[in-house]
Amino acid sequence: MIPSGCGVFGIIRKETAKKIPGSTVVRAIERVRHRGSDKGAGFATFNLGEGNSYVIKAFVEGDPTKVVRLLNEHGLQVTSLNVSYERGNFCNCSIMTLGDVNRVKKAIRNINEVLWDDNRGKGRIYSVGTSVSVFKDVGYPIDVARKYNVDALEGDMWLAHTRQPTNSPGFYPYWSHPFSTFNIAIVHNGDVSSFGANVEFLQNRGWESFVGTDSEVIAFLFQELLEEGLPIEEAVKIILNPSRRSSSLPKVKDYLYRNAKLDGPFTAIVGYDSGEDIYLVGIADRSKFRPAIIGEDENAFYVASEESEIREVSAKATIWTLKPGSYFIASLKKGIINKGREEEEVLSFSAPPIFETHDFDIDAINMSSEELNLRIEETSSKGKVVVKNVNGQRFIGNTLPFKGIRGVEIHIYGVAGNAMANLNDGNTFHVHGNVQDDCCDTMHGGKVLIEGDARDVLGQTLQGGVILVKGNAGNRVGIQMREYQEKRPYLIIGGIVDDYLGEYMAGGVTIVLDVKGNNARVGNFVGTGMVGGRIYLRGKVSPSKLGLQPPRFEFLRLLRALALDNLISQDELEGLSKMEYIEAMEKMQGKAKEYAMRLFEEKVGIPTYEYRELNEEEFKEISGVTPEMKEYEEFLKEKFTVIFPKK
Ligand SMILES: NC(=O)CC[C@H](N)C(=O)O
Repeated sequence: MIPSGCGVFGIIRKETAKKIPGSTVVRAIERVRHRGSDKGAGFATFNLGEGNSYVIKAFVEGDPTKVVRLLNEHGLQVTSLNVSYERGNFCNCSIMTLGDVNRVKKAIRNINEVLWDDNRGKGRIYSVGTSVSVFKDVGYPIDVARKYNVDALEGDMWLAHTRQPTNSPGFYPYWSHPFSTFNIAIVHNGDVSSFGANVEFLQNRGWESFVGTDSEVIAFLFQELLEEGLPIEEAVKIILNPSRRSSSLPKVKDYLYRNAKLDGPFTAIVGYDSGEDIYLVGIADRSKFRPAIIGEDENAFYVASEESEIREVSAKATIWTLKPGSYFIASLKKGIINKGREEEEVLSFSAPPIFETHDFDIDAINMSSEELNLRIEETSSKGKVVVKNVNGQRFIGNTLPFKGIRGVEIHIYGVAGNAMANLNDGNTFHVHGNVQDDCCDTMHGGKVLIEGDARDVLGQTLQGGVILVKGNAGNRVGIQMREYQEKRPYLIIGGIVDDYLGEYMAGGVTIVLDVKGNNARVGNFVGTGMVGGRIYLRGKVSPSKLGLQPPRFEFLRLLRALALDNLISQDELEGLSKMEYIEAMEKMQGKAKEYAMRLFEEKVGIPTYEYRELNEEEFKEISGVTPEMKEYEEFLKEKFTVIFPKK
């Protein structure tokens, strides 16, 4: 239930800005301490064009001079060795070497193999570089930062990580993030389900040793593709493995690099120093199973797991999110290279939240989630509770239903953290800012009014009450909504939404108005598997977005096969090929339809739709949901794409 997982953070300065102090990065990642554990954390800093000797850092069990010997054997000159003993004979070494780039790269790979296989104790070189430096250990970010005095360091770019291990244990530091090879470092939240295929790809290219944390392969994959001479953006497109619907890769490349693609849930941040420039890359898996927030202010670009990390260090940053299967790239010299969304969409995100207010009951600055919830409970007898400076605190108001507390108005100024107003029953939440993931889940009644944006999985299994988001909402919004007898929930979005809106919906009403656009902008797979309820999208929305439709090329392939088998005529083939999938399916008959149904529709319900104005009853119902709907009345008079399950 706890939407946890690792916490990631990345920041790159703008060329005109000063270097970024480590203290900023430590504050940001500590904001999402709850996403990690004491099982590992780390930082990577990049400083373009710094130093002409390599600093090699290694964890070594046993005699540390064996690393020096191995380096010498590879023709690399060692100028200094620094050893700090950690526990028993496990040590952390820092070694200065001189040598040619290619020789260093090759040497590290070979040495890691030997160190990892040494039956006298394992060892791992975890950081190499002139400009990249990794600091990692077992512990929370703050512990690692203290140990290496990260606060006092500076960088052009930083990555940070707090780890909740899912893959390798967490009691040795070589399992912690960031993972780095030479001039690349990565941090990752998620699981690499494609690990086996990825390892095979790497083994074919001479990579033999892996520490066992799945995330490590992401660093190696990037290095391998970049070494082949692919431009960074090209490498990203391969590794990202977007769905075939949206992939822009040529077929040959797609096949050639099939084992270099990542699968599974992931948000990863990659730092790369090309020698001429440094790059910050954020990638999100095609189903967007992990959060990914992008930020920009006058000094820097940010990638983070939660908005709270960015707000901790930049209250006024412009913030947007990655779409499923998209990526963000910025570099020190070029600035933004890809925003991960079209400019118009980026612009549709809400302005920074309001954190301050004069009349307040609770100042939540630096308050834990537990304390904030206790204070809200205590203050609730006033009937109205105003909280300011909220930044990422979780589970806000979730204890109220258990205590039987109803009819309270809770005002939140700032960024409400994950899982606000879950199970709400009869209270009103008014957020003067944004809410993060998993808010209003299993709400039974009451009202939640959000002035800004909501992120992913808003209103899951919503079964009563009203949610009104004036800004945008994210991915998998309003999934599994339901209604029972006279209890009908309403979810109204003033802005845009991403994929899987209303997936497995069983009741209730969802409306997307996109007041800044011409037609409601929604992602793919709207109403997939829907069995009840209604979704209203303002304007004419392409029916290709409804349900889990087969990609176009697959449908056309089926039509051609049906024609070959004489189940449809040549004329029908031509006609049907020009239609949207939903229309074509409606037109088809007999055996042809039967085949198509079996192939594409029997497992996942694809809903149907009408394009029309609201009828009188609907208008009355929807405009009367809450007094705030007054603001939208003009929009409600327009035409809508109304989506409902097939009878
Ligand atoms: N919680 C996570 O995101 C885990 C990341 C990665 N699979 C690890 O074990 O380190």
